[in-house]
This record gives sequence, structure tokens and C-alpha cells, in this order.
Amino acid sequence: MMPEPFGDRLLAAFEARVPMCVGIDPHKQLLEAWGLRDDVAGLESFARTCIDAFADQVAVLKPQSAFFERHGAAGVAVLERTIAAARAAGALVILDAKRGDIGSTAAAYAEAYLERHSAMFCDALTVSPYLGFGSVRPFIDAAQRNGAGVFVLAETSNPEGPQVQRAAVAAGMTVAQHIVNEAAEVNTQFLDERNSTLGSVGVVIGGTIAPGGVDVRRLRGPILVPGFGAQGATVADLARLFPKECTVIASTSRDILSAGPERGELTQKAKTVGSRLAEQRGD
Ligand SMILES: O=c1ccn([C@@H]2O[C@H](COP(=O)(O)O)[C@@H](O)[C@H]2O)c(=O)[nH]1
Repeated sequence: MMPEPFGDRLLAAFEARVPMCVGIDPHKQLLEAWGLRDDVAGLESFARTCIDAFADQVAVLKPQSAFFERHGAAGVAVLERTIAAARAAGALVILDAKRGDIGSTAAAYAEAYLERHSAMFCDALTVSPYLGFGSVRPFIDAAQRNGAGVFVLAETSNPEGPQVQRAAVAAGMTVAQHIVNEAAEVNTQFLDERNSTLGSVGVVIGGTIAPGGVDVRRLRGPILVPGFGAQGATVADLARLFPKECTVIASTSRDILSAGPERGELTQKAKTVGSRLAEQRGD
């Protein structure tokens, strides 16, 4: 039997939980602010507190792989435990690792994160299409086989992004729009074959971008929106950038994590931000 598709699981989580994504980004400065050492024990304690505060309340958690990898193999082991604990508590996990490579190597990355036998299996993975959209096909295939998702970088939140992502691939079409259109095509094919409402190929579009860059109305997949909070994007920006019918996953890391280390304060902060987002969606 085919596993339940990621899009359906995401919609169910948004109905039942705080409808947003909290990023788990154990910055050195945050570890220090939480009274923890910048070592593997500090990392484990930080991640454990995040799980206790968010995993049974918030729809999506997004560990940032880089902050675990910087502690070496022991840090990656903490990441594995964090993903497993978050999923066991019912949160969906998007691993932010921005993987991408030539097809055969992409297939190995896909096996690491999107095959159910893997220790690092997560609900979705961020991937980079800047070796060509076709190069992310192994991620899409593995995700669709396993009820997981991918989030393809389209227009990122950093100020350097537009130089590449707003360049034209054809008259009137930006690179970012091309990526969104390719994702839309995969979703349409998948949804035509399955009795499902939301595709498993999402895109990443920063909440900080200038309006007018990408048209997402035909995507039929979720939009992961980082840049909310610490990088300056607000609820009003989300309303301005995305049509109401889109499934927008607003993501914030430092803004919420800076409420720690008390578990109750972290949970409360996520709930406060989540209700502002739900209000904007008109729930
Ligand atoms: O376009 C992008 C893609 C990914 N990110 C990641 O999201 C978080 C943002 O953290 P904040 O503390 O909320 O600024 C971080 O892990 C980035 O690598 C992004 O910011 N923009």
C-alpha cells in the first residue's frame, strides 16, 4: 500500500496543530543565551528542549542541518535523534539541508533522507535546483514513493538571491518562475494520478522578497516561507506576497528560539505567532 502523501499529511497537521514551522537552529549565540555550552551536550539539551516545547503542538519543525553538522559525527547523531523524536511526537519534520548534485549523487542523498529505512528519514527535505531542475528528480521520486515531500529553492530570503533567481531564462520568465512552473507540472501529474489535494513538491520563497517575482497560483503544492521574524518578514508581507488559497508554511527560527530556554515560554511564543498567522489566513 502507498503511504499517505506528504501534502495530505501537511494539511491535516495544519488543521490539528499550530499552523506554522518552527526552525531548530542551534546557533552558538543561542546556546550561550540559553546557558548551554557550545558542544555536543549543549546541542543535545537545546534540541531536547525544542522537542519538549514544540513537537506535540506545532505542525512543522525544521532542523537546520548545518548547526548539527558543525559538531561533527556526534552532532549528526543528535540530529538523527531530534528528527526521530519530533516525528514520534507527531510533528512533521522538514530537514533544511538544501541538498542537490548530479543525478547519481542526488540519488544517494535522497536515500539518506527520503527512504524509510534511513536513520535520517524525514517528512520533507529542502533541495537546490541550481544544477538544473531535472537534477532534483531523484529526490522527487523517493519522496513520492515514501509519502514524503521536497521543497525546491525558488526565490530565497537572502539579499544575494535575486542576482541568480530573478535572471531571465526566457522572455519575461525568471529562473525562480521556471522552478515554480516545473514544480507545478510535477504536482499536477501526481495529483491527476492520485486522489489527493496538495502535491508533495513545495517551493521555498523567502518572506523578505520584493513582490511580483513569482506567480505561485498554479503550484498546487506548499510554499515554505523562511525569513519570517528575525530576517524582517511579517504577517502583512505574507498576505501581500501569496494568494489566500496557497498553503503557506511560515517558518521562523531565532524569533521564537530567543524566547527560551524555558519550555513554557517557547511554547507560548509559538502559539502567539501561530494565532497571528491563523488570523491572517482567516481561520
Ligand atoms: O531562503 C531561505 C531558505 C532557508 N532559510 C533557512 O531558514 C532559517 C531562518 O532562520 P531565522 O532565524 O528565522 O532567520 C535558517 O535555517 C536558514 O538557513 C532561510 O533563511 N532562507
